[in-house]
Amino acid sequence: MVRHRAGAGAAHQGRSGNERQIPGQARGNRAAGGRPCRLYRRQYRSGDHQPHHRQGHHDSGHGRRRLCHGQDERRGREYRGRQLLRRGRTDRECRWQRHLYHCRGRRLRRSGPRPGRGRHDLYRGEPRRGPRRPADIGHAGRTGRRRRHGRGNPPDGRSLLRRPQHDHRHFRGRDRGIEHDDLGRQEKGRAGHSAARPHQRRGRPTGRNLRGGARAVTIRIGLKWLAHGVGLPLPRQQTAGAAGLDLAAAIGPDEEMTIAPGDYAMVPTGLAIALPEGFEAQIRPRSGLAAKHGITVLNSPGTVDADYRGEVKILLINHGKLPFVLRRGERVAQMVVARVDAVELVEMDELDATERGTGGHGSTGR
Ligand SMILES: O=c1ccn([C@H]2C[C@H](O)[C@@H](COP(=O)(O)OP(=O)(O)OP(=O)(O)O)O2)c(=O)[nH]1
Repeated sequence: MVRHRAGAGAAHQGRSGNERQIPGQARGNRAAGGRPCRLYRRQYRSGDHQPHHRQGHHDSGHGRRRLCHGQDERRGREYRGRQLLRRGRTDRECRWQRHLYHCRGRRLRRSGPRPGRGRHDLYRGEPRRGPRRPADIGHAGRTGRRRRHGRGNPPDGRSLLRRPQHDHRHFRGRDRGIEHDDLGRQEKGRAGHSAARPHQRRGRPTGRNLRGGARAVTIRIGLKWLAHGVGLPLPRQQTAGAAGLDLAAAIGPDEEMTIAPGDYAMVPTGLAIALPEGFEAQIRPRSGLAAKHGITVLNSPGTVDADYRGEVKILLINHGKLPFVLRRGERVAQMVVARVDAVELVEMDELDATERGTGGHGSTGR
């Protein structure tokens, strides 16, 4: 069993024993209300805890302070997120703080510091001022990475920095007048993020976030299946960013439709739609069919008017060299819904002059 002797620790640090709070049996018992803390017993009495100089974390030469978790002063400054806990503390002090944390931490965290216990700045109830740091937000930044990998955390793996009274989310916007989003980030002063864009502030995929699959506006279109279309899949955009809804052939289940080379045919879709006023639906070819089989939409783009309530049909033509055989459910074209503005033609004697003028049909070259 390995135990630290109080006298040796004090000598290494060059301090008097009175100035330091040394974790010992008496201390632990008092802090835990008469019983030694379970964690304290497990870690420091069972023998599985080795002093750091025996773990090879750092040089424990004479006259040097033994710093907890192998941190030296320089690294302690670098990892400011753990500064309160580790920087400049010996392993004894750190052990004592961990002991306090585990034995009484919850009570102190709820009730604030005890009178006269100001030395343990870990337990002060004041929220920290100033901007949030990556360590407070989550697994981000250097400190966050270190926490994920478990380096420097207490032996039970918990991070001592995740304590309510130091968590800014509990105080955000109340006493500092700073707005935070759902992730606790400040709204002001973030490069490339304007506080005036609510869809970004809420972090939800809406209008401009195509990766989230949402569009700026969703147009609701009534759809009615005709008898021969029942059972076909609902036309849909195949990917989040796709423009067109694929339309399938509503041929009978046991039927085939063959379009000979150079021939064209009207392909039923088995559905009728009711577009809202101010919109049209364009029937466009699928580029895959065009590239592989020479199949395209003869009247591309076909126009479905907003007031049309008949079956949507697709006029396919076979520009390929082979007959094209169609079966039920095969996707043969795509429908793109587009806005149509009202147009009013104004007759006039002279049109305004432009650089192009009347030139057209190849006037600029081949
Ligand atoms: O590829 C198409 C093109 C049109 N239509 C339907 C919807 C459209 O509203 C209607 C009329 O189309 P369009 O106005 O292009 O044809 P038109 O030759 O001008 O016919 P109409 O005299 O009926 O307007 O036919 C289709 O189902 N598929």
